[in-house]
Amino acid sequence: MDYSIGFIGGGKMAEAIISGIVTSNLISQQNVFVGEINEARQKYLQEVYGVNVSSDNKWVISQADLVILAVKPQLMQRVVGPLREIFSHRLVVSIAAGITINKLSEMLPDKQPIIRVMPNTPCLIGQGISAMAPGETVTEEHSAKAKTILSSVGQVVITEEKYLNAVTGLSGSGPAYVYLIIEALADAGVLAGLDRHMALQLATQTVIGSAAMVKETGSHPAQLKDAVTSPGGTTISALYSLEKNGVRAALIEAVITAMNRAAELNGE
Ligand SMILES: NC(=O)C1=CN([C@@H]2O[C@H](COP(=O)(O)OP(=O)(O)OC[C@H]3O[C@@H](n4cnc5c(N)ncnc54)[C@H](O)[C@@H]3O)[C@@H](O)[C@H]2O)C=CC1
Ligand SMILES: O=C(O)[C@@H]1CCC=N1
Repeated sequence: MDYSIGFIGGGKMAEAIISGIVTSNLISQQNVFVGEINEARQKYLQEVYGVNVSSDNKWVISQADLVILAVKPQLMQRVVGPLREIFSHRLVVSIAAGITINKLSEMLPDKQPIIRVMPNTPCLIGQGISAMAPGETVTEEHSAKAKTILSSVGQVVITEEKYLNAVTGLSGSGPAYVYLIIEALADAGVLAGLDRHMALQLATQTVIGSAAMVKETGSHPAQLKDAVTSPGGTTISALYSLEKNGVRAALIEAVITAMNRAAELNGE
């Protein structure tokens, strides 16, 4: 692609996107500019991805056609406020949890095109999923550009902004829930006498294989679950234990709690 991209904040989520776009050759390294204040982080991003890194956010924006805001939500106002005049016509993409397009518009010049996106860290290996919600002054061309970038690091869904906090609770934070489940499954294997390495391999591939079954067969998860569950067998006794311990409700509550927390972040 013949355009340049800037990141304000070069942390974990920015890295996941940078890695994806550089690996997929969508945008060459010399056209990626990262504004980052932490020196160790600057060095790391330069060495690992060969991108341009600077502590001067104004310079980064001036070099970019499209700017991704990737600092913590709580810092957004403080970081973006002083950069207000530099953005000019550029498309601004915010990946911050909770911060609304309305709130971002107050920080930016009038009619600034803004797209709010919720990605997740598997973008690092091209297996992410991002939901994007375009603001009012965003053109078809802007949306297409953002979608191309996000598609280079995983799947993309387009939705209304009112759903982005729900997306945050589900797929934005979701990888952490899955890692917790993988870790717990492996711990159970270790408790039952398996060695750690093998237990982790069994747990990880079980999650990968099961997710791929849902995706590739198109069957409802309940139908796939039933196929594992023999009458009077092992699985049904485990499922009974999971239901007794409220795992289903715990996961539902986790997503809703994260969604509500995203809404709170807009006011902090
Ligand atoms: N980590 C995740 O899984 C996801 C994070 N997000 C969003 O991405 C954003 C970044 O999150 P993470 O990457 O996890 O956080 P992080 O803490 O790893 O990255 C933020 C980076 O911004 C840098 N920074 C702070 N002040 C700065 C300034 N004035 N100028 C330039 N750089 C500055 C920090 O040094 C840090 O490297 C957040 O708004 C978060 O809500 C969205 C989806 C998933
Ligand atoms: O924990 C957070 O606030 C960020 C947003 C989604 C995933 N990580």
